[in-house]
Amino acid sequence: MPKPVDPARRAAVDLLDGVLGRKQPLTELSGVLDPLAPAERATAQRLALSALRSLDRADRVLKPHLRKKPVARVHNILRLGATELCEGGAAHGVVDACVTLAAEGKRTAGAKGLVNAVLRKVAEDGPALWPRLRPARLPKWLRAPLVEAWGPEAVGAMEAAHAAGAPLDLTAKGDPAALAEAVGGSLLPTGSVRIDAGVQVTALPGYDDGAFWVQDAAAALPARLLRDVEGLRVLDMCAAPGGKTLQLAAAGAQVTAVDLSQARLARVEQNLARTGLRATLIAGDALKHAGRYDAILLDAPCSATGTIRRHPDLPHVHLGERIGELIALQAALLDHAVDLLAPGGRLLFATCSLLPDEGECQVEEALARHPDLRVLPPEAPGLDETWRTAEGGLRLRPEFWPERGGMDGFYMAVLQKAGG
Ligand SMILES: C[S@@+](CC[C@H](N)C(=O)[O-])C[C@H]1O[C@@H](n2cnc3c(N)ncnc32)[C@H](O)[C@@H]1O
Repeated sequence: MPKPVDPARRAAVDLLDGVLGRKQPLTELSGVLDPLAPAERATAQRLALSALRSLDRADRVLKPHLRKKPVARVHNILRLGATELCEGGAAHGVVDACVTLAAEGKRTAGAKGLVNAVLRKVAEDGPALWPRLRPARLPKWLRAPLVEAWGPEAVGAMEAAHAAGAPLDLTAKGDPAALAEAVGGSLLPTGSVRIDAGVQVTALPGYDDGAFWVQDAAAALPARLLRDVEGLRVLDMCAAPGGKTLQLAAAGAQVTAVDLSQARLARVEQNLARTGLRATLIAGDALKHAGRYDAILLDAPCSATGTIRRHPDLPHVHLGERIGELIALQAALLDHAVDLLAPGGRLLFATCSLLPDEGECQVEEALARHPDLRVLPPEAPGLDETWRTAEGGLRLRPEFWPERGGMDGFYMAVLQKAGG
């Protein structure tokens, strides 16, 4: 009788095939996980994410044992196995599971002997070599502009932060110190609560009552920088999945949340229902939205290069060709936001990008196009002076706060329209 295949490992290799072979982002591959039980799903995700984060290192550990490049699926089985072995997986179990997985496929069955032999060798020499290998380099389309903007040393530190992954941050609906105590997390200087990434969020105390939501510490800052929004009409222009909508609603604003994607907006609705917060939701193009608002939060669609710690698939699927389009959309959304803003109103522009073209340059250019706009200095608890930029915004990068476990890359600036 053939041994049963571990469904989590099979799904993890399916995910690698999708990302590395078909260049599909993991968000488009959720169908692979749907048939799995929750625990298997979590394992498949964890295995695929660590293999993607360590792809370069796995390839370097495998190389001496491969005479030629194997077919793509065999290569991905080997990468998955090598990563597991080098990160402390039990040799016998990992090798066995990978051989069984190879044996089930028509195109991979012939390579089961190879998988067995190579992974046995990796089990012997890989774990000692692993910590000495440098973290995966970003692809050229991204590395070159980042080196130009931040220098080679900073980019090396970003790559180390990407390889390390990310902890889990929560935003409290109420008192963050009380939340930190309830979930056994640590309170960060900016008010987010940090816990271990391995924790099952839905099992945390307060989840069902909507006492918090998951949001990176950097992503939680834009809504805080809008300062006191109680009673104000606030537009969240690109709102889904809704972390910032929830913050604005929790701060007492009358929020209108717009997003182009009906499906993503459904997640805002679920999040509002769980937390008992209210906002008016509108599915549609923010460029066509009309109205007058006291404050606007524009968290614009972008390359998302600040989130590679959490989305290690991104450098493999994104080839940089859409960035010009995104930059034009960000500028159009910024211009429209200025039109919708009441005199004296505040506009928060943010992107989770590491590229100045999607951050600092957007604000510099918006100030040149709109003489009635000025930059307000960002103010919120816990801001570090070194995060401030020349044009008056905040630049956050994944290698910041290394002793605390880093943060997502982000850019944000507060603009104010004249008058009022
Ligand atoms: C960076 S995400 C927003 C994240 C969100 N602010 C949060 O904190 O959860 C960008 C969003 O912009 C939306 N989007 C893209 N183009 C848009 C447009 N023209 N009008 C409205 N929303 C748009 C996307 O569907 C996506 O949900």
